[in-house]
Amino acid sequence: MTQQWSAPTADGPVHATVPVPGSKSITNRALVLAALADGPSTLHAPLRSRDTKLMAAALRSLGVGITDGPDGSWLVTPSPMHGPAAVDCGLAGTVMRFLPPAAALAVGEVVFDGDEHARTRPMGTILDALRALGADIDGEALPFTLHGKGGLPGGEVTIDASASSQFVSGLLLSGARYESGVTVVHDGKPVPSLPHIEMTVTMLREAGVAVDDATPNVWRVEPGPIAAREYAVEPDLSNAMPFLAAAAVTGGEVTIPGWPAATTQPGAAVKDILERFGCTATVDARGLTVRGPDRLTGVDIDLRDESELTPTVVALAALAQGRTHIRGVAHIRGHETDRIAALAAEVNRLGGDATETEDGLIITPRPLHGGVWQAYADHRMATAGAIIGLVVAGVAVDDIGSTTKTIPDFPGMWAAMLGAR
Ligand SMILES: O=C(O)C1=C[C@@H](OP(=O)(O)O)[C@@H](O)[C@H](O)C1
Ligand SMILES: C=C(OP(=O)(O)O)C(=O)O
Repeated sequence: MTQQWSAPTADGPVHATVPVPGSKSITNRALVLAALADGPSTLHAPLRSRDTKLMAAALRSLGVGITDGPDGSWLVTPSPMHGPAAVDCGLAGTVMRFLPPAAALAVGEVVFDGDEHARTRPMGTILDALRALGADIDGEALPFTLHGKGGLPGGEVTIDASASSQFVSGLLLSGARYESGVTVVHDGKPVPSLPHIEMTVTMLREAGVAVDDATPNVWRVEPGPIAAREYAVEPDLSNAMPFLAAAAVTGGEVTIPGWPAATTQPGAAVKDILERFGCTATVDARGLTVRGPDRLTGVDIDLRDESELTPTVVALAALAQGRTHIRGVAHIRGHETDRIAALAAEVNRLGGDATETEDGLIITPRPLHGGVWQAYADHRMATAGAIIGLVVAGVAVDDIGSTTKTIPDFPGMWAAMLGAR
């Protein structure tokens, strides 16, 4: 059941320090790599939210040992994977795209399904790729059934990854365990969210896997063991953005502690993006501190590389002075919902002026009024509504529970941030 939530308005500039939970993208990659590794691994400070708990549950159902360490860590003990198993992908792109390539190494039948919205997310590309690499799968989208044979020949496959970088990442993460490794060749419009593929490549190399990514749009993973490791999960920089946006839209100051000096997370771009909107941003020993200006200025911005930030950028744009043009994110129509359509509809519902383009949105600020902001079961739609609600009275978000996808307690964190003035 969905839970409507009255977004609190800020009674002045927001001043707070907000520790954010671990990265979804790093946690779910680490879980898969640890499950396929040559010994037990530990994930320190993993994200424990719906997406990562679903990944852990799915791996457990295939026979992998995942237990809680005393300090919130996860201890992962690999074991030969087997069915029968039923995997609930929820609405998690990382589960539905990263797990089938791993489950192809299992013996037995594995049935995959997910939320209603998940059944419409693009999956055909990765299922066809796995079939080309030797897997036996019935279906083109969720739900589908994989008949595991205990291994996969692997080899070279050409795919069109323009709908999601996760097709590439999924194949690379398990590819070292295929008999011939894997070579993924992309042929199509540009691959979105490329830094997320670089994150995959980096984490594979850190686990001792040989990866050649020297040629654009070609990735080669050599067959071989994946080393067991200690994983230190960084804070989720994309999930930091709504809290930093609270400083941006109220002229306040928010610090995110533990901001990594170097990272593969595309969310690192939030610093530059907020500066372009007119904020000042500093990284020092305290973390990343963002100070909001008197008035945000609209931006012309290509978000192809960090497309998951689009809903938050739209919330800022709706409250800025001057037009914002967001480009390069056509594929986010296949994210948790059609985000281009959803963002335009919700900004306009509150009296704003947002127009869909083929690959993004144009937002012309107008005074907004209260109303019920629909989240479409999408965590980042929900947090975008919360940002607007800070400065527009009477905004409610229809499904704040959707935020548990990647943040265990968003309403609690938001309240603590506002209480800290
Ligand atoms: O690999 C990952 O962890 C992700 C890749 C991106 O997906 P797309 O390439 O589908 O945008 C990103 O938007 C998503 O939130 C997480
Ligand atoms: C696109 C996103 O998620 P997913 O991993 O489900 O694709 C997101 O978190 O913005």
